[in-house]
Amino acid sequence: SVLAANQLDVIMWTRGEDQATEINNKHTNQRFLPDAELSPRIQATTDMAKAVEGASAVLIVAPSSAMRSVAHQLKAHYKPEMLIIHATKGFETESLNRMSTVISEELECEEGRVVVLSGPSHAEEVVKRCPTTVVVASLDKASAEAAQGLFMNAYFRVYTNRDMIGVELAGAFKNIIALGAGMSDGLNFGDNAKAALLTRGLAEITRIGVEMGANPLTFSGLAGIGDLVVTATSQHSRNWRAGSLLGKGQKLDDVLNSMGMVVEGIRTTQAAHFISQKYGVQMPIADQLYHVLFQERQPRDAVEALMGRDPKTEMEVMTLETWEQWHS
Ligand SMILES: NC(=O)C1=CN([C@@H]2O[C@H](COP(=O)(O)OP(=O)(O)OC[C@H]3O[C@@H](n4cnc5c(N)ncnc54)[C@H](O)[C@@H]3O)[C@@H](O)[C@H]2O)C=CC1
Ligand SMILES: O=C(CO)COP(=O)(O)O
Repeated sequence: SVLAANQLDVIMWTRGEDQATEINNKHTNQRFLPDAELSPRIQATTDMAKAVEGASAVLIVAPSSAMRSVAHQLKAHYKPEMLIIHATKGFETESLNRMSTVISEELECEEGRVVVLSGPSHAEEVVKRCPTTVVVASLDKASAEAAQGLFMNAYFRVYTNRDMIGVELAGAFKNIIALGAGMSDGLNFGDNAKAALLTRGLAEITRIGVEMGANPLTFSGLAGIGDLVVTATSQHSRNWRAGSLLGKGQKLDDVLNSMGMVVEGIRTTQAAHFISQKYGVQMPIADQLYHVLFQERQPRDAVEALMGRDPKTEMEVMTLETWEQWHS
């Protein structure tokens, strides 16, 4: 919708013929974005070749679980001059790879050809042209600036960031904390508990992010605290909603069936469990969520375990100076 508002012709690839017909004829997408009016500049097709033929830019926003298969299908139509942008927030759970790695592997292109777009941006509000700010990051400055030029407009402000790793990691990991915040709300634990989860959650995802090569400051930016706040507090957030239902005592399968849309934080919690072991970095909140989601621990017991941890100092995160030394 943002690209169409910028007078660009947009062709969406969908898997369902009915969905393509609805978008083309009624300019709506009731199943995924109810009540939104889409621009007639947005056309849809189930034929990926038609969707990307002659495209100067391709935006991939498949759920993380489908990213490899979608990128694999794109390979047959990919041209090196295409700008590849993705807005998916998650990991490949088998390899623990970031999305840009999965895409570049499948397209057999340099990771620098890929741009990530992230930040606090629920689709329900963007489509209504509510003021929104996001960040685009790439290893290649010119690619990030090209993406910025495509999306930027009066209601959609786009910043660039050099730290692609940090932007991807922050966007993925914040969903775990948003799930936890929802769970806390579902348990009626109040505002103190939620503030604690967001703050210590940010410390936790920054700690692992830095170990994986991210700039700690990225976690204070739009992809970090910005997206964490929106995902942990917005009525639109699927991760918050799923967490809240779990906190109220619903079973994971029932929650997922009732959502009907992807809840990335579930798979990301699973990935974080292995990432934390791989890097030898403690992720206490993610670890407790892992037990609740996959090992039937009661949410109340998880909170008790978090509150009963050994006494700690608050600031353990690497400083920007150390990060720069480490990367030089
Ligand atoms: N909805 C939002 O406001 C935002 C979503 N995101 C991210 O975008 C990604 C996608 O989320 P949504 O579009 O919201 O999810 P959704 O559940 O609303 O839609 C997912 C879409 O992917 C399609 N899909 C599912 N499996 C597929 C497969 N195997 N192959 C091809 N297509 C498949 C579905 O048919 C559907 O059209 C997630 O990583 C999410 O974190 C990022 C920013 C905002
Ligand atoms: O990342 C998002 C908004 O920026 C979407 O969050 P949810 O998947 O929780 O709705």
